[in-house]
Amino acid sequence: MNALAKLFQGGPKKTGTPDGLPELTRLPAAPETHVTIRGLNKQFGGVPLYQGFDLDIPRGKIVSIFGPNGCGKSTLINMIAGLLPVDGGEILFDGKSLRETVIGYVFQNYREALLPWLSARRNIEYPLIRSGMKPVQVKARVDELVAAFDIRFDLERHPYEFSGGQQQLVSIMRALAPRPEVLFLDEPFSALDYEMTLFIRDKLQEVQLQDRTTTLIVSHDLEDAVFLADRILLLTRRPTRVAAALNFELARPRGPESIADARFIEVKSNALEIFRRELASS
Ligand SMILES: Nc1ncnc2c1ncn2[C@@H]1O[C@H](COP(=O)(O)OP(=O)(O)OP(=O)(O)O)[C@@H](O)[C@H]1O
Repeated sequence: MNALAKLFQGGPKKTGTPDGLPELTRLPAAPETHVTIRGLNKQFGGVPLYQGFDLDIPRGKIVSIFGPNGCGKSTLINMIAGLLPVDGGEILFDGKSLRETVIGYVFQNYREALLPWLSARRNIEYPLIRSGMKPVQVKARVDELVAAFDIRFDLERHPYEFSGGQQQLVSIMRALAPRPEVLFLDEPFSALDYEMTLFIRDKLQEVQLQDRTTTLIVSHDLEDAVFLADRILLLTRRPTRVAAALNFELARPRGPESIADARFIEVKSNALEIFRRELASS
């Protein structure tokens, strides 16, 4: 089953108290934690990638994940999002399992992420219809997203008729449509031009400011990683650990001028130093 099919499998999500879940036995979660990861293990071909990995992801914040090539950034969010099985450990969302949690996922490769036989509007509606939402509510939610993202192109057209940036926008709107508790973005800007990246960054911030969705974003680009983040997680080489978690509290919305702000420059340079030290030590 491919990642897209996995994301939409299972129909309406269950809600209620989790049953049969093991109690957390390791570190207690920090206050305001939304996602708690304890004792995560993952290996590929017998080589460990994550070994007893613990992490607390704060509620309502944007957390960027940055680290050396191949350290397991995508693997981490794919395990949290349930697209990849874990070998061991526990991941809970406010104490609930993934099955009881609404998530949204934005793939790096938007061309394979959208369903090509559906119009853009139908793509955005897809998770809402699968969750059993009534047509009138589905329309209202899509109209709300169209307004929030200031969409001026015709959503009745099919994805292949759009530019890459427009397709990625549709993909983000689809991920946000069911009002996810946690939003995952894997390198969402890597295939976009700079103008589109700026536009999507702005809109994502506006929507996140309003909805306060816990957001995890994987980035290859340190400037991107810092720009959007409330917290930057710097990962080590494998077996992967968190080398440092840097908070970045610059007010939002952040615009192009934020890149020249002394606090931005300081956090970026701290992150770079930790990253370089990490590379040198391995
Ligand atoms: N399905 C798989 N089978 C075997 N090895 C895998 C698989 N998926 C990932 N890996 C390996 O696990 C490691 C981590 O991969 P992952 O894509 O998560 O890293 P990343 O930090 O996101 O990489 P990049 O910076 O290149 O995007 C890599 O060495 C990769 O080759």
